[in-house]
Parts: sequence; C-alpha cells; structure tokens
Amino acid sequence: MTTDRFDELLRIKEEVQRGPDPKATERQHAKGKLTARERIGLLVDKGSFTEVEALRRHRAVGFGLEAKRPYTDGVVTGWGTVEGRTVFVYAHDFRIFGGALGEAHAQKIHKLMDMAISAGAPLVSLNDGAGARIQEGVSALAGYGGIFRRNTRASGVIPQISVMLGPCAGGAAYSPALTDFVFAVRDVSQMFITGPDVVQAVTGEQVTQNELGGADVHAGVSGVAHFVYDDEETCLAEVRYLLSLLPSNNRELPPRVRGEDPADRLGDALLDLVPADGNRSYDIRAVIEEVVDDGEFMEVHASWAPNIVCGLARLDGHVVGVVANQPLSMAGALDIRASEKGARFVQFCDAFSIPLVTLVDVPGFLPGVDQEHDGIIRRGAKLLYAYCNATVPRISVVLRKAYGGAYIVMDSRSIGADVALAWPTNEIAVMGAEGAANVVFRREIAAARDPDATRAEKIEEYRRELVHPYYAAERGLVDDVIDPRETRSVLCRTMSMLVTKDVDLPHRKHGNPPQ
Ligand SMILES: CC(=O)SCCNC(=O)CCNC(=O)[C@H](O)C(C)(C)COP(=O)(O)OP(=O)(O)OC[C@H]1O[C@@H](n2cnc3c(N)ncnc32)[C@H](O)[C@@H]1OP(=O)(O)O
Repeated sequence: MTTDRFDELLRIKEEVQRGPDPKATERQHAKGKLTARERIGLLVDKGSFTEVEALRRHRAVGFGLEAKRPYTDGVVTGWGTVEGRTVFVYAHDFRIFGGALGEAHAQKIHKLMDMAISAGAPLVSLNDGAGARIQEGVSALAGYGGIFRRNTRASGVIPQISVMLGPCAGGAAYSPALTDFVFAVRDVSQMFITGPDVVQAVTGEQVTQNELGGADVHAGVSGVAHFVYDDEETCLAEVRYLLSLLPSNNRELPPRVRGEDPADRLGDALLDLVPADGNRSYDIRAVIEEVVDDGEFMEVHASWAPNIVCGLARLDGHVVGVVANQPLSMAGALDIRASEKGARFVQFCDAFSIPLVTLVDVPGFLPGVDQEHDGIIRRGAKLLYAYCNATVPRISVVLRKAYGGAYIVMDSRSIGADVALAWPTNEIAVMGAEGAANVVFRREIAAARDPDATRAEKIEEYRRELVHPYYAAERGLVDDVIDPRETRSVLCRTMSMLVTKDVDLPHRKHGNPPQ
C-alpha cells in the first residue's frame, strides 16, 4: 500500500477521534459533561473498546445537511469488556447535531443491537441526545421505531442498561423506558417526551429542564430512573458493578463469586435490629446487610416507593434479588407504587435466572379512596402476577407480620415460594387480633355485660389460636420456624440446594399481565 493511503487513513482516524470543532468539546466540558469517548473509556476495561462504523456518515440532503457530514454521525458504537466479559455500548455525541438521531445514526445502533443479541451480551446505551433529528423527518422517526422494536425483542434475552447523560428528549427517553435499568446523574441528566419550550407552548406551564425531567425527579417522583448519582464517574463505576452481578444473557447463570463472609455466620445483631413489637419501625436495609455476603447490597429504585426495598446482593456467592417490606416507610404497607416497583424487579430477576429472597413484614395493602380509584386492584395485581409467574428459586422469610392479601402476595408458599420460613415472633393471619376480634365477635362483645373485658378476652383467644407461626407451620404453609440469628446460614444452605431448580411451563405465546 502506498504511503498516501496510510496517511489518508491516519488523517481520517484522527478526525474521527477528534470529533467536531474543539469548541464543541469545550462546551460539553463546560456543562460538566464528558464526551462520548471519555464515557466509554470509563465504562469498559482499559484498552478493550472496539469501534464499529466509526466512518459512517449520513447521506441526507436539505436544510444544509449536505455540508455537514461528520464521521460517526453523532453516535459511537462498539463493544468492549467489563471485568473481562463482553458488553456492547453506544454513546450519543451531543457535539454532533445535539446527539439527535438520523437515519445513519439509527442504523448504526440497529446493527449494534443485533450484534449484542446474537452474541448474547449486555447492551449499555450512554444517552445524550435530543431525540429524532428534525431535518431528517420520518427517516429519523423510523430509526427510533427500529430501536424500540429491538429493545423489546432483546427484553429478557440480554440485560439492557440506559445511562442518561444529557438532555434526552422524545425517542431518547422512550428507548430507555423499554430497557431494564435507567441510571441518571444529578444536574446532567434530563428526560422528557417534550422539552420545556413545547410544554410552555401547549400548557402554559413554565418549567426548567431539571424541574421537568431532572435526575431526582425521575428517581423520586416518576420512578423512571432506578439509580441516581452525583457525577458521571461514580455513575459509570456503578454500571460496571451492576454488570458484574448480571449474567450475560438469559441462558447463563449470574457469576458466582465467593467472598470471605462465611455462609454459616450467625447474625446476632438481627435480634436487636428487629423490635419484637410489631408496631415499632426499623430499617429493613440494616437487616438485609446483616444477612447478605459482606453487607453488600445494590439497592434499585432507592428513592421511589421506599415502602418496598428491592436490590441485588450475594448469598454464599450466588447473586440473589432481595425484595423486602420497609417498616420505616408507611409501616411497610403495599401501595400502587410499591407493587409496580416490586413487580418489575421480580420480573427482571426471573428473566435473568436470579433467585429471589423475600423478607416479609407487611401490615397489608394501603387502604384509601385514592389508591382504589387509581387502580390498586389492577396495579397491585402486577406484583402478584410477577411472583406467580416466576420460576427462579424463591425463598421467603416472614420476620414479624404478614396479613391478608399482602401475605399472599409477598411470595407465600401458596403462590409458589419453594421454601417459606418464619421467625418465631411472627404473626401470619387474615388480619391483626384486634381487628379480627371486632369483626368476628362483634355481636358477642356488644351483648356482653363488660364489652371491654370480653373484647380483650376475644383478642387474646384469637392471638393464642391463630396469630403465631405454628398455625402456618402445622399446615405446611411455612416450611420451618427458624432462629432469627440463623437466617443467613439457612438462606445460604437453601439457595445452594435450589440453584439447580428446573421448571417446565405449559406452552403459551406470552401471558397477559395486568397493566
Ligand atoms: C420521536 C422523537 O424523538 S420526537 C422528539 C424530537 N426532539 C425534540 O423535540 C427536542 C428538540 N430539542 C430540544 O428541546 C433541545 O435542543 C434540548 C432540550 C434537547 C437540548 O437543549 P440545549 O442543551 O439547550 O441544546 P441546544 O438546543 O442548543 O441544541 C444543541 C444543538 O443540537 C441541535 N438540535 C437540538 N435538537 C435537535 C433535533 N431534534 N434535531 C436536530 N438538531 C437538534 C441544535 O440545533 C443545536 O445545534 P447547534 O449546536 O448547531 O446550534
């Protein structure tokens, strides 16, 4: 090959790496944002990134596009490794057309998604884009259609993670909504279907980008974001950590990594962490951290629906999904948000062979007109549906109380828990003794010479007969009543037995979950 050809190649490659004019890079940095390549560098193992279609350019015409045909067309696509395992990644380059998606840009993403699905490796998108490229009209819209279709096809096949690193509008917000996890960074990420200008034009509401769709809005109010961090570096390090807990695809098991924590370690602290009085609150996260390997718990949706806690941890090296009621928030009652949060998490774990451990301390579903009118029947049913559908190993432990429908939903034996355990202090019943006595013995209490004494007697009778774990244990609805200090060792032992669980389901195209 001639030197000229080498020089040409070097010149083009250099132009690709440099990106558009340096002022655009300065503007990106001035906003406290990294460039697409800097981000990829933080995400994948050093030196492992292989780019595809770096030389791609659009062929669109009109609106001056002919004169502006930068390499990459505004998205960097390729694959690398995270802790040695292959991961596919695409990153919008906001410096080019504001990261907006045109036909060529979309086709690059389509190709990468197809590669990720056939290779059976996770896909991470680093989003910093203004949605459909306005100058390319319907070609841009069709490009998004192709991404949405592939997101949906890949759902439950490979893990898909979206990291929001800029103002993401329209399709750039919808594609992440179809993926498994959304990461956001404070003061950097915004997500909205239509930006503040359109909102003002249509509704008259004046709102900033952050107020409309900033990281904390989506992490705490809308529930769109699962994780939120203060800076891009921490965010991308946490994406790496999450990937280390996940299998590459739905045919693999999550990687087992045994640490130093002995599987038979006793949890003496549990006796103090959980007050025996069922009305006193405590932080369930402290209980989870006491039970799992090395106290490491990656909480999902920490700021949204805090009355249920969901997250990933390890037990004797096996990755598990933990779902637990949080007595610190609304006494741990289940409401619409908690049900939706739990359902999505259970569904994710089931799709990717992650066993479920459910820690139950639930007074019931939250009563209220708002909840009923907002559809707690159909939306609460999502959690029930997700558990009933899950074929991964499932262990539940009732810590203190489990009442009514909420007992059934929180992975009771009757809906398919493989092993159901209970602490000796717990109460499993249709309702608490006071409520039960008032309903069942109402007439007797009213007719009594001393109604208060009779009520107290009946409450005690109900409590003695029904409100203890042995009623459930005698009926096989609880497999064992355990010493709370042995929770970790029993869970580790049981998990080791269950990892080979195999279930055949009747043939169907797909279910029809409540919406
Ligand atoms: C299916 C769908 O996706 S429909 C949605 C279509 N997208 C939209 O409606 C979003 C329109 N864009 C916006 O609202 C804003 O640009 C935001 C909120 C995304 C970003 O705002 P800012 O951070 O202030 O950036 P700014 O508006 O300066 O845009 C940066 C550059 O991207 C360009 N750009 C922004 N959006 C688009 C777009 N959708 N298509 C093409 N170019 C765009 C801007 O013209 C600007 O170009 P320049 O640097 O050459 O002047």
